[in-house]
Amino acid sequence: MALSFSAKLMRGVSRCAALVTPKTAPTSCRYFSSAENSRVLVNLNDKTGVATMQLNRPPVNSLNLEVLTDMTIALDKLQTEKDCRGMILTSSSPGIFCAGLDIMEMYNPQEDRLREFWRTLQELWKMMYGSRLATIAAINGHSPAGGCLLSLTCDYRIMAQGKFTIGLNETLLGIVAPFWFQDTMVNTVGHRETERALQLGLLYSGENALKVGLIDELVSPEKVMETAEGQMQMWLKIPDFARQLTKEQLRGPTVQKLAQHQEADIDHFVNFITKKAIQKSLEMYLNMLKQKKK
Ligand SMILES: CC/C=C\C/C=C\C/C=C\C=C\CC(=O)SCCNC(=O)CCNC(=O)[C@H](O)C(C)(C)COP(=O)(O)OP(=O)(O)OC[C@H]1O[C@@H](n2cnc3c(N)ncnc32)[C@H](O)[C@@H]1OP(=O)(O)O
Repeated sequence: MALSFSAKLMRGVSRCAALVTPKTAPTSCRYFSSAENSRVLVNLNDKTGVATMQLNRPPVNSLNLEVLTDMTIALDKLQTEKDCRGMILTSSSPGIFCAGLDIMEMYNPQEDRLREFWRTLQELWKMMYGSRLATIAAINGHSPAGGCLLSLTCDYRIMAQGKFTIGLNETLLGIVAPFWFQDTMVNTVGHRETERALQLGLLYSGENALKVGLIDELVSPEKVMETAEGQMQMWLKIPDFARQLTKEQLRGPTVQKLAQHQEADIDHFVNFITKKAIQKSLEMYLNMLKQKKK
């Protein structure tokens, strides 16, 4: 019998539930996952109640089924820690926050895995967007497509200055950002800017992202984490209950919309991605990425 998503989550939690506290760690800092080969590195500072989640899948932190699953498990675990109040999402590879979804999950896919991949992304998005935690994205590098989406699920975005770009560029790959990607963008930058950005597949410079409100702050790369930590202190001055209910009122309807159409969205995604023309577009885009190096 197929396991429900939550059953799979519980299975995953029990597999990686042990908290590892390396001898060298400060006593206030608990490591949920610190092994260098973990795809997601998570630690919780018991003193501040702030967790840090680092994407750790070099070279570009592209999101495959395993990374999405690990993130979902880690977030679920943090949210059940009653003393955890905030989370900073960042990357262990300065220069790349996240290259978005792993295109290899969508290119010549096996249908079962493709379905599970999309469902896991949906679940992660719902958890992140509706999280009881105050969440801040410390965007320390490029953040296209799914990378931009992840940052948009946070309550506040700080990006590193430099040549990095951010945006929902799906149309450049010949694919279409689904309604819940669009909703997240509309809720952040408004309808008109979303129309322009998504149709053109705009990748914004940090300066332009700041102008349209896609990010909240643009700071030098070495200041990204300390700015995130400083900003988090402000968010945590607000009583959790009031902040969480306010967030729920503002974001709940958007989360509910996906929850109500989740199965149809999976069918739609699978039908769309497996079309010959879409596979051709993905192939051309992958070739373009490889050619770029030569
Ligand atoms: C009607 C609608 C109905 C339903 C909805 C239907 C469809 C919606 C479906 C999907 C939505 C998808 C959202 C996405 O996230 S798609 C992914 C988009 N991502 C990108 O466009 C980013 C591509 N990557 C880059 O631009 C660059 O890699 C970079 C700027 C992030 C980093 O540049 P670098 O120069 O530092 O690194 P590279 O040399 O380019 O890359 C190294 C290595 O990694 C490979 N790679 C890069 N990105 C990805 C990726 N997203 N997935 C898989 N692989 C990736 C790249 O090819 C290189 O590989 P090799 O070393 O050459 O093997």
